[in-house]
Formats: sequence, structure tokens, C-alpha cells
Amino acid sequence: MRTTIGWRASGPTALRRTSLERRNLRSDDLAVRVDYSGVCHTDLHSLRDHDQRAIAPLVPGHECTGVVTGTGAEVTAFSVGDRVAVGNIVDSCGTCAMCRAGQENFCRSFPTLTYGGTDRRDGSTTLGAFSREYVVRDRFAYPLPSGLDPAAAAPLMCAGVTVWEPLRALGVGPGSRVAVAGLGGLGHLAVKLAVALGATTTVISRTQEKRDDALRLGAHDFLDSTDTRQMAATRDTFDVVIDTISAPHDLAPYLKVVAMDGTLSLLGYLGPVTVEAMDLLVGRKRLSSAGSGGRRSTAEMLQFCADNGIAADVEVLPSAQVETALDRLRRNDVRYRFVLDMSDLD
Ligand SMILES: NC(=O)c1ccc[n+]([C@@H]2O[C@H](COP(=O)([O-])OP(=O)(O)OC[C@H]3O[C@@H](n4cnc5c(N)ncnc54)[C@H](O)[C@@H]3O)[C@@H](O)[C@H]2O)c1
Ligand SMILES: [Zn+2]
Ligand SMILES: [Zn+2]
Repeated sequence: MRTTIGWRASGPTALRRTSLERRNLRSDDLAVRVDYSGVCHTDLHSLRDHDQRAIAPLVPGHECTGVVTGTGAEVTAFSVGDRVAVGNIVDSCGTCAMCRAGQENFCRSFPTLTYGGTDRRDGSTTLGAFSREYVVRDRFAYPLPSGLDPAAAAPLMCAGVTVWEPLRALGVGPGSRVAVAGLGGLGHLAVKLAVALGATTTVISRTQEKRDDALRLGAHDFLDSTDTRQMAATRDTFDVVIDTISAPHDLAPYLKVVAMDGTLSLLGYLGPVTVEAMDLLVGRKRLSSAGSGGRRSTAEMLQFCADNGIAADVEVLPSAQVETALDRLRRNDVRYRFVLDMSDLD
């Protein structure tokens, strides 16, 4: 085994600096020195839900960038020194219909998650990227295109690709009318990507102070979700509504602003939802969801971001301040993604 240092859960928000084991490189593995690791709201959900008595430790972190420091014997696509990015999936079966269709994120035998997943070959629990080193199968590492800043690019690997796939799958392009509900990590990237795809883009938020930010991010309009008059006036308007709200919420107001035959793509809170069928019937509206990305679309998203100068708006903190980042994220005090600089673990 190899050892590295990382941040391991010791309570719902507490993390402790500790030494961790990484597997010895298999023939198709890369060792990656993690330089930057984004803090996703899902990390908060995972910490909250983690049973502290569980045998398997929880090390969060599933959107990171770094540099290849070692390669397995059969790796041909990467060399030591390459800049790479790793997201929230690190393996899949490779043979099921979903994998063959390039949707490894929907692998029928479940994709291996970057942390809290089960390694397909040795059955161990995966430990995430809040650590100085990650060992990843080469197929699930992505060359980081030149021009992308490694700190600002890290959040593209979960937040970015999670909003990119539905935008693409729902055919967003010039002439589309898109709304983004919830302006956080996912939301602000959804705005940038939708605008770059040519869509007329509106932010729907309960936080009036985010109006200026929304427009600076490229949005064409801002809707105050607490203003029922404004929401009513916007009925049946958007071809696609990207919902990134992190807490349970009533879908009705967001379905009402979807245009006829349009889609509400629910990406944020992923628990059970209640839908009034009439809210779908009137206007033949669709409710959909998505998460993460297949290898092909992840690579496409990175290239699109490089070509269009898109990355996350980040606040970079030394990894020792991980608990500050988590606390502030919980209080919605983030503009718009915390990224941990892992170099303090050396
Ligand atoms: N589908 C996926 O695969 C996937 C991937 C990543 C994250 N997520 C989930 O998406 C959600 C957003 O993640 P994030 O990292 O962007 O989080 P974030 O905290 O950066 O953003 C969440 C946004 O939702 C807003 N919000 C919270 N409660 C609200 C409410 N009741 N009404 C209106 N707005 C509210 C916040 O103000 C914030 O702007 C989380 O629940 C996360 O777990 C899903
Ligand atoms: Zn995430
Ligand atoms: Zn599969």
C-alpha cells in the first residue's frame, strides 16, 4: 500500500487530518498528486448522513485537479507530469448498455463513486479527494486542457458536468430559454454554460442580493422566486429549468414557469418529491433529472469550458480550513465554490 495524508470525517462537520492508504498502482492506474479539491454540497449531505461508527472511513471530495506522479505498466494515454482532472466517478463495468453508450455515470452495475464507493476489484471503500494523493483508473482521469486554471477547473468535474449533461441532452442552444433555480456551485456554472451555448438565460433566486452576480455571470434576467406576481407573470416561459436547489422544496412554482413541452431538470435535492399531476398535464410538461457525466461528455465539457473561457468562481482556502468551507457552505455563504488547496498536506 501507499500512504498519503487527507481529511477524514470525525463528525457531521468535523474532519481530522490523518494518514490514509492508497492501493499500489494496478496496470491501468494513475497516481495523481491532488492540488485542488472542490467542496460540493453533496459533501455536506454525505457528512451529515455518515454513521461515525461505520468501519469504513469517510474522506469527502469528488472534483479535483492535479498532476500525474506515477503510471501503471499498461497506461499509454498519460505520462508523469500531465495535468489531470478527476470527478465523482472512478470506475464502471465498461460492458453494460449504459457504459457502451458512453453513459458510465448510469452504469447498470453502478459506477464506482470517488468516495464512499466500492472498488470493483478489491471491494474496498473508496476514499475521496480531500487528500494529497488519489489513485484512479486511467479511463476516469481527464487531461486538463491548457488554458484552464487548475483551481477554478476543479468544480467543473462534479458541478460542471452535472449541469452540462442535461443542458446538452435537452438540446439547449441558440434560441433556447433557460432558467436556473438556485445560484450556488451548480447554478452559477449552469448559467455560464447555458449562456455560452447561446440560450437566453434567467436566474431564479430567493436572494435579491444575487441579482448583480447573476447578470455579471452572463444571465439576461433575474427572477425573485419570493415575488409571486413576478413568478405568475413568467408562466409557461422556459424551455428548460435547471433546478439546483439543495433543500427539499415545492416544485409547483418551478413547473409553472416551464414552457409547453419544456422540462424541469431536477439536479439538486435528490430525495422523494411530490408532484401535482396537473402541473405536468397543463402544458405537457416534463420532469427529469441527471447526475454526473459519462466519459465522453465530461471530456467534451472540459474542452467547451477551455474554448469558452469558462471555469468556476472560486474561493481558494488552504485544506486546513476545510471546516470553515463546510460551515460557510451550509450557511449559503459562498460565491460560488470553495476549493481547497491541498499543498498544505505536504
Ligand atoms: N445530480 C447530481 O449528481 C448532483 C451533483 C452535485 C450536487 N448535487 C446536489 O445539488 C445541490 C446543489 O449543490 P451545490 O454544490 O450547487 O450547492 P450550493 O450550496 O453551492 O448551492 C445550493 C443553492 O441552493 C439555494 N437554496 C438552498 N435552499 C433553498 C431553498 N429552500 N429555496 C431556494 N434556494 C435554496 C442556496 O441558496 C444555494 O444558492 C445539492 O443538493 C447537491 O447535493 C447533485
Ligand atoms: Zn458533487
Ligand atoms: Zn456499466
